[in-house]
Amino acid sequence: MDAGVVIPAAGKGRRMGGPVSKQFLDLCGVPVLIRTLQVFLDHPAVSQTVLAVSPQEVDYVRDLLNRFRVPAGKVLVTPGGRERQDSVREGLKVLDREWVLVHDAVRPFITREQITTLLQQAEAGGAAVLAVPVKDTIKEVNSDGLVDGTPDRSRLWAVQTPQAFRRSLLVQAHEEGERTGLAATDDAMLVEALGAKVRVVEGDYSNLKLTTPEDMALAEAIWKMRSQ
Ligand SMILES: Nc1ccn([C@@H]2O[C@H](COP(=O)(O)OP(=O)(O)OP(=O)(O)O)[C@@H](O)[C@H]2O)c(=O)n1
Ligand SMILES: C[C@](O)(CO)[C@H](O)COP(=O)(O)O
Repeated sequence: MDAGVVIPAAGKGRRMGGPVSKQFLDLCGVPVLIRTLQVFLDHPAVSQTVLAVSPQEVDYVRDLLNRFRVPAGKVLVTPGGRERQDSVREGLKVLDREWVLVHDAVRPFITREQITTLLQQAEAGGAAVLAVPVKDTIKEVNSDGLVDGTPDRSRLWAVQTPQAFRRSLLVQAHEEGERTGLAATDDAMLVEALGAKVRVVEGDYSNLKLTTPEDMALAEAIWKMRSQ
């Protein structure tokens, strides 16, 4: 299989806070973005890598790639957009492989094996996402802060990235989402809106999305645990 990956890395990290966008924060000596990127650069099935970054950070990212000896030409850097969905759409414009992975820059704990399994599942049905069963009870809460309902937890999964798709399906989903104004928090939501089936592949809880400050402490602990 010959795949490409779009890594949305144009966020501002508002929930993380601080002066540095979280994708550039140091994780045990290496920026989060570089750690995430390296897993895909080392994967035999991934032959094209696209980073969608904030327009103001394109030069900074290119310098970062040089400093961490990412071979010139191995990574395409393109300006992202206002929302994550827009950044992924911009990345798709410069990616031309038949199969596409979309992976958050701020999920540095993805593994080669998970990427391989996900691509195999996507190849079987057109779309696949990594996810884990939720551990907490989830409640629907109304604007008054009152519980509206408690969905059956056995049917609830916390979806992660990578998400893998046949490129033509994902492009169609993004085009339709843009046409209808669907604001999607993940790419699978756009594909579901087309009526396409999305396969869930069980990942693991360490595939953390670095979002709020305590996640950095968790990330250091996970990194150290894995390095033992
Ligand atoms: N306009 C945007 C917004 C987000 N992202 C990327 O999408 C991934 C997941 O988004 P999230 O964790 O929400 O990052 P931020 O938007 O930066 O966080 P926040 O919502 O706290 O500002 C991150 O790698 C982020 O850089 C992006 O490429 N373009
Ligand atoms: C795509 C995602 O990581 C799946 O869980 C998540 O929806 C991204 O949300 P964010 O608010 O853009 O971080």
